[in-house]
Amino acid sequence: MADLADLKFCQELPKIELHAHLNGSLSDETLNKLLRRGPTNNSYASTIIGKGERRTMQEGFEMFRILHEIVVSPEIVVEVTKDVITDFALDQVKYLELRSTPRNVLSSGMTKRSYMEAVLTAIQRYREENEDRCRIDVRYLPSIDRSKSVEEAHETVKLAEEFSLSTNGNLVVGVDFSGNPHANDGADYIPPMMQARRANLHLAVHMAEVEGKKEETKKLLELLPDRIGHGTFISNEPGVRDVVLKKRIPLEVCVTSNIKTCTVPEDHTKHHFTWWRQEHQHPCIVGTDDKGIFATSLSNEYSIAAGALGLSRRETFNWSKEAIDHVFADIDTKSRLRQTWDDYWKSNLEVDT
Ligand SMILES: CNc1ncnc2c1ncn2[C@@H]1O[C@H](COP(=O)(O)O)[C@@H](O)[C@H]1O
Ligand SMILES: [Zn+2]
Repeated sequence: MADLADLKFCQELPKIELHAHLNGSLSDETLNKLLRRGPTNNSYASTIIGKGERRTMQEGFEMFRILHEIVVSPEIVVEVTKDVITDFALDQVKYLELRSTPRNVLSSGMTKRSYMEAVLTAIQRYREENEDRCRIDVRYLPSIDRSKSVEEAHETVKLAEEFSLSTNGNLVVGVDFSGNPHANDGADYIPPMMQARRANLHLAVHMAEVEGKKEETKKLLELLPDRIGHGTFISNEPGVRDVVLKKRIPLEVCVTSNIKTCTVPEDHTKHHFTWWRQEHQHPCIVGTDDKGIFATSLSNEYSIAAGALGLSRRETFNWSKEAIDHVFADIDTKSRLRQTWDDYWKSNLEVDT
């Protein structure tokens, strides 16, 4: 049918990206540029999972370790952040929430604070340099890495709070909870996340990304996060899924990421989001997770997700617009975004329908 949302349509569609980890999002070009400057690290070739390839979750996390050996100074953080924002803007992303774990790197003297400053500098610089073209609104969600200590999580939240205040709540709008889902007990990180809540920061929480985390998921849900990352194994657990359904907590859906880390079947129509959306009209937001590592783009993820549901162009447009309801930015930003979608509709789609 001519009306189906194919890849070309999804590439032109205005989109919202709410689930992107900075270091997992580096393009091939950005990585090559960085590697040409220093001694070649051969293991870099293993930081991309190509089409049709899959890895275990542990192998996937080894790739982040390699990337973290390349992104080691505030200058590099500024550069890669600007590159990643540019990539998303060129893919017609109009609003981006970028998440990233602030890190201390002894060799360069980078601290969690200077890391976060670097991300914010990049966002501001991108904005200044691209005032009239490629309009994209960017926000930063500092990440808590569950493979690190709870004490580090507290430090990250404290800094998030401080930067949220110093940027008038306009740039740091929430906190992300992520990291290797097999590491530690996620429930131990509830106190720092509660602290973030008290500081008026939103919460996006990875949970149930791997099987066998029912108890942990139950506890994390008591936080009533604003959005759930993946939630892959929630639909199989009645006690847990009912909370999510009842509270209508949106799920961030990253199909290629899940397939390539072997947590869902390769058949897109069997991905858990089809159950949430088709059976329960539950809010699901399409995201990339790590577009560099998983060799994908937000357009590609939309065409996969729309294809799995057999959505028309109009339905896909409505789905991408729906994501505006779940951004962590203020109502003025939401209104502006809705206007962008309405303008796009008038000039590109109205005549088709
Ligand atoms: C595949 N699914 C996933 N599940 C959980 N956490 C993930 C992830 N993908 C990425 N991260 C988290 O993001 C970090 C890389 O970006 P930043 O250095 O923070 O910018 C990883 O080290 C991990 O903590
Ligand atoms: Zn993620």
